[in-house]
Amino acid sequence: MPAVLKTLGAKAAADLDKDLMSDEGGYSIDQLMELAGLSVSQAIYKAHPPNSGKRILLACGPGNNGGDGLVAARHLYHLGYEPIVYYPRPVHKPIYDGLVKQLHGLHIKFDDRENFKAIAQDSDLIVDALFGFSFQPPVREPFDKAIEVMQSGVKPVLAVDTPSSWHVDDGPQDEGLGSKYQPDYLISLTAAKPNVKHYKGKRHFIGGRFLGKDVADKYGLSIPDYQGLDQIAEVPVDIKVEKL
Ligand SMILES: NC(=O)C1=CN([C@@H]2O[C@H](COP(=O)(O)OP(=O)(O)OC[C@H]3O[C@@H](n4cnc5c(N)ncnc54)[C@H](O)[C@@H]3O)[C@@H](O)[C@H]2O)[C@H](O)CC1
Ligand SMILES: [K+]
Repeated sequence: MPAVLKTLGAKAAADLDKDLMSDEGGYSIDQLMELAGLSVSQAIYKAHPPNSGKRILLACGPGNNGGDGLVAARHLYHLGYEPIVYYPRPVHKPIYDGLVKQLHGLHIKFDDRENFKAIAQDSDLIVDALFGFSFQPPVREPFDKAIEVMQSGVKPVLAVDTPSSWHVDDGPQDEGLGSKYQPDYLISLTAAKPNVKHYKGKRHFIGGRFLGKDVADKYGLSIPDYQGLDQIAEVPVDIKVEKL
């Protein structure tokens, strides 16, 4: 891993996804989401192996970050975990409906009780898949309760792509909801986001072992040194951060 971590702001990250899904890029959103969710499941396996507690609460938001969480829930089941899905605002598009059906087919538990704290207390790890790089503050209900609970430190948290409620470039708000939110683990998808400079957690992973050199070069990214069968690579948490 190079000595400097290059990051992509919200617009650049969205542009990169658009390039991948262009006629020339040839990817579909389903494929990218599948790869993202698979990476998330591997980061969980590394940071919180099944013998640390199998009950993984996946807090899924209404966009593609939530979709990554739904995909991860399926992979976690097959890795021997007991996923529990909190998905209080399902969006009825074929991609999300299909992912939900796949989880029902595995009898994975959904728990959308208003009392997110009670749901969290029954879990060993919370996965923050509420919002990714398209988040616009402030957080609307019912997701505000989930942010409060994740911020309280009641259970360890792994954030998907970016800690939800943080500004993608600037990080946490100075005060109010989410200002003290610090997940224990983070997996950045394809590239870290600039707000990673505010991340003070224990471990940071990058997922995206499908990105080719041409696209990486276009966005000034370095391809991490992936090992073995891993879809993810670990980045030192004290690495110097550079916005492209
Ligand atoms: N490159 C990759 O590897 C891939 C990453 N993916 C993931 O997709 C997200 C970005 O997804 P997007 O659908 O653009 O948006 P978000 O999930 O970030 O959230 C938008 C969603 O949330 C709603 N919303 C926005 N602000 C608020 C708010 N303040 N309160 C409540 N709701 C809000 C908005 O209406 C939308 O519905 C990226 O970070 C990755 O995690 C993809 O899987 C593709 C591959
Ligand atoms: K998130």
